[in-house]
Amino acid sequence: ITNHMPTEELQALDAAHHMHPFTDANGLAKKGARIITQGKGVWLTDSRGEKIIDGMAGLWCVNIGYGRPELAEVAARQMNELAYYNTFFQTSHVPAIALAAKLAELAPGDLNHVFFAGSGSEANDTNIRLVRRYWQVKDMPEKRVIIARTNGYHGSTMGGGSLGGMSPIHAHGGKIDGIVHIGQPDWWSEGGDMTPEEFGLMRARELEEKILELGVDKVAAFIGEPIQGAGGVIIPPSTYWPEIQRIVDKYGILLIADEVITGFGRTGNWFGSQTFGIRPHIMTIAKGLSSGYQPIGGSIISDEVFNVVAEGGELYHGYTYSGHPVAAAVALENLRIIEEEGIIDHVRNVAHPYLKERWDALTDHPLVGEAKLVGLMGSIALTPNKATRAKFASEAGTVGFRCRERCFANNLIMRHVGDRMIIAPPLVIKPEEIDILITRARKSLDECYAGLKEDGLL
Ligand SMILES: Cc1ncc(COP(=O)(O)O)c(CNc2cccc(C(=O)O)c2)c1O
Repeated sequence: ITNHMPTEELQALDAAHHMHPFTDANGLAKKGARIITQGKGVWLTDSRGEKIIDGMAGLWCVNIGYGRPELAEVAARQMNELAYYNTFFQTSHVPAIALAAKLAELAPGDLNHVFFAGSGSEANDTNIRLVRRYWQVKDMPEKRVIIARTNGYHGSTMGGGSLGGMSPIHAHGGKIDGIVHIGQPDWWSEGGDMTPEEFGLMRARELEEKILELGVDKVAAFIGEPIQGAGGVIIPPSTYWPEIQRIVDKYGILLIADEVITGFGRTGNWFGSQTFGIRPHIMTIAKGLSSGYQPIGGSIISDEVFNVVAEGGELYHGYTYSGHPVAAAVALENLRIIEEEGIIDHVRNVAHPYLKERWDALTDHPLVGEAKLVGLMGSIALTPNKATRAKFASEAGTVGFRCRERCFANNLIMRHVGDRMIIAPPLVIKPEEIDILITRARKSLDECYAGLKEDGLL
């Protein structure tokens, strides 16, 4: 089985043996998966030779772009030298040490300790156990509830999936105890007649209400994405995070910033916490940490949380691949490239301004009610009525799905979440590539609009 096999044969074998994540298997089997064979920069090639511009950087993760040989070389060298060893038995190795030290240097404030995992979900599972252990060592074992947001996304493990606030995920397999959700700062869909600023304050104050309802002696932590990603790139009103921070400080609960998407340059700084002035005790990282070239995640932990947990002796937690040497070595090389090639400056000074002008201009399209962009993660809200921010008559997500299908047909990858379209391209995207992305996005919106008209949905 190789890239050169006929696509139909690859699709048949895929359908026969490969169970896909978040996929309707029978639907895909009828259609056949699109087989991606190569990547270079912001471009993907599929098995039929089509050139696709990847507006989603894989899954929000390929920050330095595809096809950088330096990472393959580092992986091969490390694999030949020490392909694997663990850090359980009082042992360590240079890749884990060097990556942890680099992350401590890059992370803001006193976030100086790193617990590694193989994914963002696993890192959030670590965080659940960490914050509960922290209060246990401080002799407050009852302080174990974690407050999160509706429509937040924190992964697919039982812990990560429970921290997430997506009820369809909870419906498939359940939710663990001790996790509660408050409203999300999604002004477009839920702000009604309030100004964004008023709405942001209201949503943030739900945290104080929930703490008082539960009792501050029961609440261990609050977790939030600086910008909700999988929830639809929900950029909170300016009043939201300062109020969250005030409440966290007032009641002395721990703050976890989930930076799996917003980390490593995505918002125009190393971390989203810096963009929004958030002071977390723990940051969840993955995705852009390695630009997806190797599976790796982790938790960057403050001195204070680390020292308290360390007082308690051994923490009974860890994964076989925690700090995997090849993944760590590749992640370190990824960070070197981000730093030495000034990729975050490129986001802030070139790509974001160039894209923002063209992204905002999409609001002149009849379907587009709102366009938002922070760094290189953005969304447009599709609506039949911009003034009232109305939802479509068709089931939520139908219009988004149809628009996404047009994008794919036009060899542009964009994500839809409900009736919102999302972009998060590789951070190295150039102005001329942004022009191509916008041209294909506009064409897809026009085709989607025409289709809705033809089908009497608009
Ligand atoms: C904020 C956040 N936290 C944790 C995770 C879990 O990471 P892992 O997947 O590595 O376990 C994520 C992952 N986010 C994610 C993963 C897969 C698909 C999509 C999508 O938007 O389609 C988003 C995420 O976005």
